[in-house]
Amino acid sequence: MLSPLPASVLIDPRTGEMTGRTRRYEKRYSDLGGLFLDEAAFVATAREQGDEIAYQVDEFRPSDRPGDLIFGTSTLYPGQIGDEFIFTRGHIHAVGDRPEIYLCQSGHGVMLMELADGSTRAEEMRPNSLVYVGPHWIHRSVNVGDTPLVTLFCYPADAGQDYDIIARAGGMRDLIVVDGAGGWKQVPNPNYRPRAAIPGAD
Ligand SMILES: O=P(O)(O)OC[C@H]1O[C@](O)(CO)[C@@H](O)[C@@H]1O
Ligand SMILES: [Fe+2]
Repeated sequence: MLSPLPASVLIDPRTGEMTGRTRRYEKRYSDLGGLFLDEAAFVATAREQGDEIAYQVDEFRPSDRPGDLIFGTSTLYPGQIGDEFIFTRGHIHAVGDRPEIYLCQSGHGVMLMELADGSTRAEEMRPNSLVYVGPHWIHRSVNVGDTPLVTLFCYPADAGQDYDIIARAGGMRDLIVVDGAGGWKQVPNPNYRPRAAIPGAD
């Protein structure tokens, strides 16, 4: 099998636009149902802004083969649903031991991470902060600022994504919410069900 050719792309750190990408996909507010604690606030937002893009991903995917790397940018627009800051769906890699790095290009965010046993870490992201998401960590980006949060990501090409691990636990263990003083805080999610208590949980 032929190896992918070397490649280079150009990234706009403010918008996340990656010239030379192999794919772009967009998630609209209407795609994010069931993810936020305040369902009434979500329904109201989706009614008004359902067609608006919540985040978009530009990626460069040379192949899906082990040993290769997928990289790209994610641009998460600012917003709140009730007290919660807007976030990406979040996932664990389908091949669970595959890690990922995120390098913040612009904006202000939090990388919220969680292990299947409920251990949690939240790492703040500012331009040039780099977050290493170790193997087996569920991860979700949260925009806690008022400008787009642009991150550059890179992960093994055979990693894949499992989105269901969050849904099965009623969400992530913690929420990132407004603190009432212009910042953010991390609070427990009242809907979270520890995975050990879920029949068949990993
Ligand atoms: O895949 P999600 O959880 O919707 O979030 C998108 C982000 O995660 C990635 O899938 C990378 O793991 C990127 O495409 C992007 O940073
Ligand atoms: Fe990932």
